Amino acid sequence: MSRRSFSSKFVRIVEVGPRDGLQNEPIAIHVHDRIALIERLADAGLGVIEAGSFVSPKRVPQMAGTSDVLRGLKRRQDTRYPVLVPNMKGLLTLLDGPSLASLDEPPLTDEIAIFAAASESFSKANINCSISESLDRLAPVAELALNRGLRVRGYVSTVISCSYEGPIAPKSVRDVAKALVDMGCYEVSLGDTTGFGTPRTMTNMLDVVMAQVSVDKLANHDTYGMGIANVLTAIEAGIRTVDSSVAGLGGCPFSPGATGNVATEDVVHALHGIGYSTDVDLPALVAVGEWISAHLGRANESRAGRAWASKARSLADSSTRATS
Ligand SMILES: CC(C)(COP(=O)([O-])OP(=O)([O-])OC[C@H]1O[C@@H](n2cnc3c(N)ncnc32)[C@H](O)[C@@H]1OP(=O)([O-])[O-])[C@@H](O)C(=O)NCCC(=O)NCCSC(=O)C[C@@](C)(O)CC(=O)[O-]
Repeated sequence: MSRRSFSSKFVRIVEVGPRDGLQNEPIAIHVHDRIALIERLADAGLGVIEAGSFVSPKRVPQMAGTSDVLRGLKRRQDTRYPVLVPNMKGLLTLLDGPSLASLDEPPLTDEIAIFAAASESFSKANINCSISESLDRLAPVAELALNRGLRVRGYVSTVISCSYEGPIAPKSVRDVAKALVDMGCYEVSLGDTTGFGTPRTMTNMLDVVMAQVSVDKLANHDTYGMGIANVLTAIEAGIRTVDSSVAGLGGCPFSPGATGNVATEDVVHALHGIGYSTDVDLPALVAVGEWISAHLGRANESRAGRAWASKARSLADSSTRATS
């Protein structure tokens, strides 16, 4: 039986911190540190880690050097490292990567994520084209990627609301999600980019989308605020893949006010607490969240991460006192 069936108690986490997280940091972090973050996350049990993106470095300088990140990674056999690709130029850059060393080398990664939006204004702000232009642009990208043996994942942004347009009609989300599945995406991640979603608006949207797109092809990608409540709503609706970001890093630079992501530590803590498994070692993940937050000089936005770290420090202090 598939691990993702409705009754499954396994939830697959897609860790987006090294991409969605770092793309929103005020300064770009070094390729070595991006690699260290990805490798630490893999060691903590995350089986799918978005490693970067092949977008315009003028628009998102933080993601420049993604080829170097992919080349430098010590890969684990049990981990996948998808990258975001916006257009044919991005895909060709990815596919050309290995030819620098040898034509016989496999592509730098075996999975890409293509992305579109349910809001016209956000589409224009994010990728400089309308929704229908973006779908026309993505179809040959998906086709070539599939022909080259890559897995293709899709994203729909602004599934609940848009910073520019306000509420988004669920049928717009449904149409874009269906178009991405028809292009060959094995899964489409529904992104509440602004974080305005609540369990009620999430349920309304899912009802409409799930009437056309089967639940085993959907994932939940939530920005902030009501993140955990919305994740649990999606799990109740049968979704078994959740996108989240270590320490709550990130958001989208082209969605004003989208200041963070639901934290992976919070998602794992909540899911384990209600009887789901994720393969993630929570204390190890908490340590990664503390490390990257300190490294970036920012607060750790994960409530569970802060609480677990603080408890571990108190226990260590009391055992030091007891032995001294
Ligand atoms: C989509 C484009 C590329 C279109 O950008 P454009 O300006 O429409 O493209 P263009 O074809 O007119 O080219 C303009 C320049 O960009 C270059 N260019 C063109 N394509 C590429 C490429 N792939 N890689 C590198 N360079 C590229 C191209 O070569 C040219 O360079 P110039 O001649 O001016 O020197 C641009 O608007 C862009 O990069 N936007 C940034 C999109 C982005 O990364 N957004 C954040 C990620 S999405 C997100 O976070 C949401 C998500 C997925 O997490 C889900 C959710 O939470 O909602």
